[in-house]
Amino acid sequence: MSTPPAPATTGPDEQTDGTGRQAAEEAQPEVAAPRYMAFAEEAAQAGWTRVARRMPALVAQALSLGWSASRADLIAALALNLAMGAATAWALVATTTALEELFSAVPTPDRVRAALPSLALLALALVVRGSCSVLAGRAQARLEPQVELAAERRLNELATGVSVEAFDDSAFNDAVFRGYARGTSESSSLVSHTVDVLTGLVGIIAAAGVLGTLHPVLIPLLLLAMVPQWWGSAAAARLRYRMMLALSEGRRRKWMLQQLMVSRESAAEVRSYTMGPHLRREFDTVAEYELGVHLRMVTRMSLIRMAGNSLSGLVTGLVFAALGVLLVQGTVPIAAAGAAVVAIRVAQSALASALNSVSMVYESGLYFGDFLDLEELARGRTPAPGLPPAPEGFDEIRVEGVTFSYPRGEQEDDVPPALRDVDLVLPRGVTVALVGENGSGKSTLAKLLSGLYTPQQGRVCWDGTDLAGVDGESLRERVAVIAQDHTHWPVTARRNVVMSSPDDSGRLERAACAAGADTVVRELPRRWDTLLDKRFTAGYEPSGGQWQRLAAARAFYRGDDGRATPLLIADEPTSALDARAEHRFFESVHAHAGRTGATVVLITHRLASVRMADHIVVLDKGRVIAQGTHEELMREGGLYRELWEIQATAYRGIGATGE
Ligand SMILES: Nc1ncnc2c1ncn2[C@@H]1O[C@H](COP(=O)(O)OP(=O)(O)OP(=O)(O)O)[C@@H](O)[C@H]1O
Repeated sequence: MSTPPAPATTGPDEQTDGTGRQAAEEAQPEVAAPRYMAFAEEAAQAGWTRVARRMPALVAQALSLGWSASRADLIAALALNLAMGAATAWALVATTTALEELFSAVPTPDRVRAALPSLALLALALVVRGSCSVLAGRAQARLEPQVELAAERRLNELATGVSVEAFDDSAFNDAVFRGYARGTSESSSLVSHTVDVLTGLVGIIAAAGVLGTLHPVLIPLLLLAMVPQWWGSAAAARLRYRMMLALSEGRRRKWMLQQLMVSRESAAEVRSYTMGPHLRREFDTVAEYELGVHLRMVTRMSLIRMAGNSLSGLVTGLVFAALGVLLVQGTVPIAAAGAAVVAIRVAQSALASALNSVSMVYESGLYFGDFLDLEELARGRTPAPGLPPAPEGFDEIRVEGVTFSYPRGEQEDDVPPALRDVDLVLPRGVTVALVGENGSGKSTLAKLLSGLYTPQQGRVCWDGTDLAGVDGESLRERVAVIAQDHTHWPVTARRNVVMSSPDDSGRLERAACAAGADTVVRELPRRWDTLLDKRFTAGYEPSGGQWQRLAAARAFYRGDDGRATPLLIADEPTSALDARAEHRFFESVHAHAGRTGATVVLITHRLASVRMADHIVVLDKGRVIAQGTHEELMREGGLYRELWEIQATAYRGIGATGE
């Protein structure tokens, strides 16, 4: 667990670099992630020039997102907002006309009568404006979830389409976190706030247009009245960015702590190691820091608003005084002055909402930028389409001069490759065991053989075909894998075995029997239809060994697809099995290989099981250091014999009675 961040005694502005980053790095080194905070720094530096520069691109992105999610709703939202602007202008013109009639030099009843048509038009304009506003709100409210869903779908497509290697890259994982955390939800906010900006602008243009037609001198007065509003909104927006920056790292930390407290996976260890109070304490420290920043910001925000409102009141008073002078001078008639008062109020409120929306568009744009970053990163990690399908099978697999490294972080240049200059030949129909100490590269080699990874140097070929040049999906369909870290799928037992293949009861029973999963399923309350996840009603939790049998059944099911899947890879398939189940499993593997003619690649630390393999490959620090049959390797001496003797001695030392 990390050292919690020290409770803040200063606001984000007062911290060393004004961003809170230095404080975060000192307080919680392992979660201080400069990459993650990069966007928040940008936000902190954001001035209106930067916002204005980015605005066209953001608006274009928002419109294209909205367009792809629902054209009809986007067009409706924009058209109705324009109609609202037109209705505003119409209402202002009707107000002016009504005022002209009301201030004309005729008896009062005549004035009122003359003003009635304009008042009726004003009422109609307000009704139209109100209806347009409601309908525009409806279109926007319909658009938002559709945009969010489109973004979520895109993200799911990206996440499942990238090569597995992407998940070993910290930059990609970071991008996935940020994309899922806020990128998708902010896509709808981006669209919605963009429409709000347009609404505000239309309102201002309507007011300015009407004022311009009344008298040109009213336009500068309108601009003057809007200055304090501009200042207040800009200052509030900057403050909000700073708060977002100061809190972003803490929020991520709080989220992680909450996951530890509520997730089923960590529930047992949280209790065994009495981590509850520690986690709560750390959560409180981060939360109090966050609360402190928040409360300070609320106060400062209120002060800014107060200053903005006072200034706005003063300037509005000045503008009205100037209007009075113009009235006295006879520059503007009284009706125009009255309409100008209404128009200035309309423009001020439209400006406030437009500016607020501009800052929201910018803020959403930053988060949506995370989504775009992820899209770009994923594009570079998605296998090229249109490659030819993998061969149906092979006479031999050749591994030629293969060197492979996992993606490395910034400070990991000196990490040695997981595999170095590996040369191997795996003929069809043989059982090959990979042996070696922890970290020697066995699983990595298995992943290269199954087409999950591609080597940086060298080739893995099925006969003459380099696997790097074939369609990955078609290749993986021809390989059955029992993974070392197999997934406990939270679905029914049947789906856990069948996975994405067609459901076939005969095939299911054969696979279950071969893996010893038949006895597991017999004990389940609803047999194959039992949900294997305790978090849901009627869910059942298999034991570690039972899960492993189901994982093995999964591979046998895949391998029994009628096309004779040519390769079965079993990585530590019996680590959780009892002795009887282990014995039965190896018999099944041999029977499966005999029946289908598949090549079996077996990884296990239990050398008694390795002995039965046709060929044994010994790995050490990513290199193949020996290979041959059990007898050959024993004669040769070396690591294999050493490991064998350690295990044999342990058994030999125990007599038949176990003493
Ligand atoms: N996803 C990964 N990202 C980065 N490095 C990895 C990854 N998986 C494995 N490694 C590294 O590659 C090396 C070989 O690991 P590998 O899992 O292939 O060993 P192994 O022989 O299967 O070990 P074990 O017997 O413990 O299962 C190790 O140094 C390991 O730290």
